[in-house]
Amino acid sequence: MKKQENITTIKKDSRTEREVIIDIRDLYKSFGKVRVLNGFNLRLHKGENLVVMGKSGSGKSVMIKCLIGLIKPDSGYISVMNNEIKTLNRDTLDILRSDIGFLFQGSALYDSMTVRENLEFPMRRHKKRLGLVSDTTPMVLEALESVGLAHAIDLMPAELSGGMKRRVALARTLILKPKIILYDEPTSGLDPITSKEIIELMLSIQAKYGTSSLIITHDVDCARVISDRMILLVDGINYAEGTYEELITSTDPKVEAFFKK
Ligand SMILES: Nc1ncnc2c1ncn2[C@@H]1O[C@H](COP(=O)(O)OP(=O)(O)OP(=O)(O)O)[C@@H](O)[C@H]1O
Repeated sequence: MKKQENITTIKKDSRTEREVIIDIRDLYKSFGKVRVLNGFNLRLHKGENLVVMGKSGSGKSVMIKCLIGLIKPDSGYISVMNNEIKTLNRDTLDILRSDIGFLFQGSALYDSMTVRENLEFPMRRHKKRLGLVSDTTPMVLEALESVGLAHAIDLMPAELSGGMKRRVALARTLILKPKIILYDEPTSGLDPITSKEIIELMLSIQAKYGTSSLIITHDVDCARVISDRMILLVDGINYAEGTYEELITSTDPKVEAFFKK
């Protein structure tokens, strides 16, 4: 079978001349009387690690769900690789989603499947994109090697530590060679050393695959190491934007509040 044509096209940011991968403009979303997003804007450029921080309940997950078409915003413009989300039918949205890797807090492995079977799972779901794959082993091994776990291919999830499980989940997102990776709290629940390993892995994956990443985190150390740029989501808007250094030296009380230990 011929590999499915890529539906993506890229446009340039007129201000910076950098390729825009995700473009969110004037996003509004309320639930009943609660206004969560109140004109939120975000641009993710090619190859960039963009961190979004916001306190609990500020709307980070709602923003991501709008981005991938799981929640309908009240208004606003969202495009991913120049495809406006609200104009896509289900099939096209599905193809686009296969270009996006997800590492979410709840992205658990299937306990009854081996590591290999866990990695093969998305390959079955996205057969059209991959074309005919007669032997999955090289792809599974390549993804596992990228996270340093080729030796764990035949283990069951119960035999893995928390950090190893997170790495296998990351390998599972890599198997489809995504152009974008969305990370939701990639280091939550991990000890500082394992968190550091995951952050280093995220950096090495970006270098190897050239992915663009949107990272939601409360972990200031993670933000410091991983971010090229940061957005602070406060009161439903992109309240502050800049590099880690720019934000950490800000004297704005709402910005300072994020960095207080
Ligand atoms: N489906 C829904 N129906 C009603 N309210 C919702 C729904 N989804 C989210 N909300 C509300 O929207 C607000 C933002 O929630 P969201 O999950 O985006 O926060 P968050 O910034 O991701 O928080 P956390 O850091 O704790 O994960 C919350 O007040 C939440 O209760």
